[in-house]
Amino acid sequence: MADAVDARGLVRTFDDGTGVRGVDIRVAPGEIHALVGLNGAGKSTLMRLLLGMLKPDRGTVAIAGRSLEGADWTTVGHLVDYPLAYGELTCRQNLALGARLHGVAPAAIEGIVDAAIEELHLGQYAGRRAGKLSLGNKQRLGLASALQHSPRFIVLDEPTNTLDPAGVILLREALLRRSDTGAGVFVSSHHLDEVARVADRISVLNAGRIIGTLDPHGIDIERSFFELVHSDDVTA
Ligand SMILES: Nc1ncnc2c1ncn2[C@@H]1O[C@H](COP(=O)(O)OP(=O)(O)OP(=O)(O)O)[C@@H](O)[C@H]1O
Repeated sequence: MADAVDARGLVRTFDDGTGVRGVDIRVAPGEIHALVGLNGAGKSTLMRLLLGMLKPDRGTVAIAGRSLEGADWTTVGHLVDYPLAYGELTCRQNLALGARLHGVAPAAIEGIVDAAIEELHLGQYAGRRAGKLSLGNKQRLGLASALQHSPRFIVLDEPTNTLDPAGVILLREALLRRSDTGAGVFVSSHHLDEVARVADRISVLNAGRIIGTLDPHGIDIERSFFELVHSDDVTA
């Protein structure tokens, strides 16, 4: 089976010289692959390149074996930058719209939306306008929308931002459920302990390059992270 994503030689630099500077990334079906790095390392840029939100200067991206132009976007779920929700629509209406945009058959939408509301514990907010939600609940809504259509490739940029501890656990369980059924997950985070709980593989991005991996079962993952980054900075 083709990788959920297979990106090779990705380069995208900005005027100030920062960006992504030659990255290979693969996410296998059923794998949770985490990306960690300091602020400005290029994590969001890499995720945007994988999703075709940004054009690379060089390199290729294949989703489930198909180029970005030919990819089946109904099988992709993502939350990058900020949760996309229409403030005037309720949670339920936003989710129904998201499901439609992801190609869910009309007859299946109500059931899928109910399940998404249940999974992210959004029940008491289902009828509330998205514009009136707290930041954390808006994030839950964005995650529900990214995950509800059972995508085979999931990209989440710092998804635990603004989530409370209960939301972090709900997200963890949701991602493990998706990977158990064969979805490939690519997720960035600053929370090394949280990442270590779910990830099969952790890649470290520094100054736009992958400089190594961390063992999710390692004893002092934070220390290993800083050692890797420091030695890369010194070499550079
Ligand atoms: N559209 C853009 N135009 C110019 N520079 C950009 C653009 N997008 C990102 N950058 C720059 O690229 C670098 C990497 O940014 P990016 O947002 O990818 O980092 P990050 O690892 O996601 O950081 P953080 O952890 O703070 O979210 C930064 O120096 C940023 O200013």
